[in-house]
Amino acid sequence: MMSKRVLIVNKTFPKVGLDLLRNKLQVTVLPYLDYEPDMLPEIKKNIIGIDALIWNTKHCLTKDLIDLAGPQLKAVTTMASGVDHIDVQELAKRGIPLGNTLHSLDNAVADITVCLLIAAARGFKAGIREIESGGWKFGVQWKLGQDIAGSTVGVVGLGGVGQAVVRRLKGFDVERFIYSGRSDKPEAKSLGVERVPLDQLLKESDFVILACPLTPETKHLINVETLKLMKRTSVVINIGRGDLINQDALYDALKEERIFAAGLDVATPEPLPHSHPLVSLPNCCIIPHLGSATHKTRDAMATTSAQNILFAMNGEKMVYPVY
Ligand SMILES: O=C(O)[C@H](O)CO
Repeated sequence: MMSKRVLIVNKTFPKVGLDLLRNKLQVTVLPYLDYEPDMLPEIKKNIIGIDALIWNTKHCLTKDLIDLAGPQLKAVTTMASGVDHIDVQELAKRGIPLGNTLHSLDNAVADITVCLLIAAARGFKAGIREIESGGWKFGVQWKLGQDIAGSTVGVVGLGGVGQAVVRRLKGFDVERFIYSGRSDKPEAKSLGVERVPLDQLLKESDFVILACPLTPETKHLINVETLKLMKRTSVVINIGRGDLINQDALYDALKEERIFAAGLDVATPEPLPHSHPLVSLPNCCIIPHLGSATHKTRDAMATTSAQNILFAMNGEKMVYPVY
């Protein structure tokens, strides 16, 4: 296998993953980051003739790039759970195994979800702004937020992250957990989560947590119409992908206080320009895609993606195959 070549698209790929790969494959690390203008031209130059790809970039792995790589391409993995930036059908059609790092990041992303939920529900952003502008007041009716105890929490997408969020929130005396998604989740019963249609979830939830993948079906799942179903007091949290939400519609709903608040770890585009209207809103708490950003989790993700490649190159099943 030592003659085979893997291309890692991202200069910050963790050492633990590199060490695993360097034992077995010739490794090229593209010395660029997504926002550097040379990234895409360098991908195009370096992808030619490659046997395996670690696609750790927001650029899309398109049919054209797969063609450019050539027919010897035998394995592709992301260092993420989302594969919305990959032409999955094209890889599947060609029988090229595709992997992701699915459950390596469940706990870290669930932690961030709970942080955002509390931050949005309790008005951290508005409060911090008041401190920074010298406007800190006090009064029994000042900056009142929403309680988690006694609430209904609706999770859209009860995968690994959604389940880890429910496990955490159980300690907060939530009254009822509901979820919606493509299929029944066997884990739901033991977690005490009831499956309901999306419309019902949006109507009944105090907290709506988006933890599903971005697909053509889930794009703009939160939009002008679905926002109308939500309670005035509800809080929406997005830890999936920015495009799960129509951001113009969200802006209007938050500005007009038709819902209480939003907590976003993801946005469209990323990085979100600081001049974006959502950034101006005191009830929209945005953090810069920190979900899986911990030392241990990023190392685990690098290990999983390296293993995905090594297993596939050996003709074995990837750790987390996408199909
Ligand atoms: O898709 C994922 O895994 C995350 O968004 C990466 O942080």
